[in-house]
Amino acid sequence: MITCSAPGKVYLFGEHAVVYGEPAVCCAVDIRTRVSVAPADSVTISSSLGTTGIDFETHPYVSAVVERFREIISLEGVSIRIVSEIPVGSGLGSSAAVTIATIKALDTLLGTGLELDDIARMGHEVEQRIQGAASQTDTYVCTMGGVVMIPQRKGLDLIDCGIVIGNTNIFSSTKELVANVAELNESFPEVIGPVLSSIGMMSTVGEDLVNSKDYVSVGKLMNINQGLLDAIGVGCAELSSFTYAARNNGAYGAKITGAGGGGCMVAIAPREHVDDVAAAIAAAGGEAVVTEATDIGVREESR
Ligand SMILES: Nc1ncnc2c1ncn2[C@@H]1O[C@H](COP(=O)(O)OP(=O)(O)OP(=O)(O)O)[C@@H](O)[C@H]1O
Ligand SMILES: C[C@@](O)(CCO)CC(=O)[O-]
Ligand SMILES: [Mg+2]
Repeated sequence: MITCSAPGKVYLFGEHAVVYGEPAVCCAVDIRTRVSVAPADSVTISSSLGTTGIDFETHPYVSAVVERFREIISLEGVSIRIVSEIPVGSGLGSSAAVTIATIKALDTLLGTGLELDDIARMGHEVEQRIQGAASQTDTYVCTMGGVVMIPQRKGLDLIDCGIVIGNTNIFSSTKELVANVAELNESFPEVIGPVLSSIGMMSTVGEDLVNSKDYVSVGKLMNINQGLLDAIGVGCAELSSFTYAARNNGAYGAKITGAGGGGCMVAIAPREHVDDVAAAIAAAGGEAVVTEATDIGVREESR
């Protein structure tokens, strides 16, 4: 049996706008999905969502990965078991992590010799197939780890402060949220276009601030980015309440991460304040997790 893992991620800036070609800055976090594979006569996929064969209802991403491998190598059966610390449908890149960890595990089992760039590319193709429109961000950062700027694929300095995640525990489908933004953009292109460009500008301005570890300024930009995400309709009352709770309790800045509409928000904070920020999010009704950035992307854990 071979086990591979891949990290989740938070966006410092740029989700949604990145689907329209704007830049984004995304950071891998130390919360992982583990996928174990073993030879078998038929395909079995088992996770917290259930046990299935190839099944595009329950396991669309993993099923698409298996089909993709069948295009390059003979693959009759395989047993795939998923254990994840990343909440499903939460803005932390659960779909990218399960996709990338499955690709790496199958590559290792089948000896297809994929390089990291190939894994990221295949992961992006799978996200595009299942999600409709998908940027390369989640699959790239989850493959490489660290902090990356997209579309340049440029590595920035690892975030060296506390990261607190607040989960609304409201399931959100990235596919639906991306489609909602597309609809709003079609209805009001003159209004939404400039908002998306302004979101992109956060990354352009934020890049040097991340590299110089100026987290006070990064936090201010995250707060502006949050206002613009609200403007394009991907916020909700709980996400707003948790971001204010975080900001009022020592965070540098706080915003939605990922698709929004539910799911999670992220705050960056001095390490000495992370417990206060987490307690404030919990008091506002959220599930708070204190984490850190990680430069460990997809990797083999055991065989
Ligand atoms: N542990 C898991 N086991 C099996 N499938 C999973 C798992 N985690 C995520 N998935 C798949 O990913 C889907 C959720 O992906 P989606 O892109 O909507 O949310 P997300 O990736 O958590 O958030 P975001 O894309 O905003 O970061 C689930 O419906 C499921 O198909
Ligand atoms: C909402 C979005 O920008 C981020 C989802 O984590 C979608 C994407 O980039 O594919
Ligand atoms: Mg996703």
